[in-house]
Amino acid sequence: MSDTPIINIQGLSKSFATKSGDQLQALDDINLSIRPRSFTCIVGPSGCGKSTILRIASGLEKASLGQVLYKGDPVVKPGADIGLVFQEYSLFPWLSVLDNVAAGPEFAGVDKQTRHRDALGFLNMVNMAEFKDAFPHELSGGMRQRVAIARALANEPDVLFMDEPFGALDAHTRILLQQELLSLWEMTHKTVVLVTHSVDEAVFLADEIVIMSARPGRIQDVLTVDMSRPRTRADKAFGELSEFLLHSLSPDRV
Ligand SMILES: Nc1ncnc2c1ncn2[C@@H]1O[C@H](COP(=O)(O)OP(=O)(O)OP(=O)(O)O)[C@@H](O)[C@H]1O
Repeated sequence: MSDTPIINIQGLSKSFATKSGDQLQALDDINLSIRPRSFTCIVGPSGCGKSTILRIASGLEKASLGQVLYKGDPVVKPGADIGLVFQEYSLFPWLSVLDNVAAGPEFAGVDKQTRHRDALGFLNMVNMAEFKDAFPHELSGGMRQRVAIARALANEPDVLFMDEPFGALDAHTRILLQQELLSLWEMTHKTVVLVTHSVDEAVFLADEIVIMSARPGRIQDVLTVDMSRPRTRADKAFGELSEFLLHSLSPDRV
């Protein structure tokens, strides 16, 4: 894997104005390098700014201080290089599954035949091709999230930002989708940055785990996960790393 970062977060701080006129500091001096094709998970207590990092790094939100570089250039607005998958299935309810996946390419001017053919290919990758004519309300949560992933991939991004993508799913579906995501990642060579509340999910998925501390969000630690894949939850090393992370995230730690 190349060591030249694809994403470089430099001195990133973010404050929001509150209704009472005060400033709420969400992020304080975040510095982070993401290697191409790596799988990074960000964990931390609720409200520590995990989503805000993804929103700024994808150009949806502005930094108060510092910057995010994508392949050396500052990110200033959302672009096709970075695909987004959020917890709430952001599908268009009025479009079929196929047209949802083809929506980005349609916006980019790709002709109907090509975008439908490509969309079907991405639906195949997430095992959803047979539901191509269904509408979002006809799908389970896990199925909708598979479509959301296919839709993000259809824009052919280099990077996928995923914000609690499996947070709303039952435990069994969640584990299934984690395995599918890993296969996709191995197949497509995307760089993935995934925010999760789940220590177990981070240990199962990540090459690197970024541990954040409570607001204002700071990076407390970055761990390299030195376990081969596929990882088994019953392994001693899996349990030990999970324990370590839980301890690191414990509010009574300090
Ligand atoms: N647009 C906004 N306006 C005002 N405050 C905001 C805004 N977006 C986020 N915040 C605040 O910034 C802090 C960080 O929010 P963020 O959603 O990034 O945290 P998080 O770590 O992703 O939380 P969670 O794990 O609960 O999803 C929170 O205190 C939140 O209330």
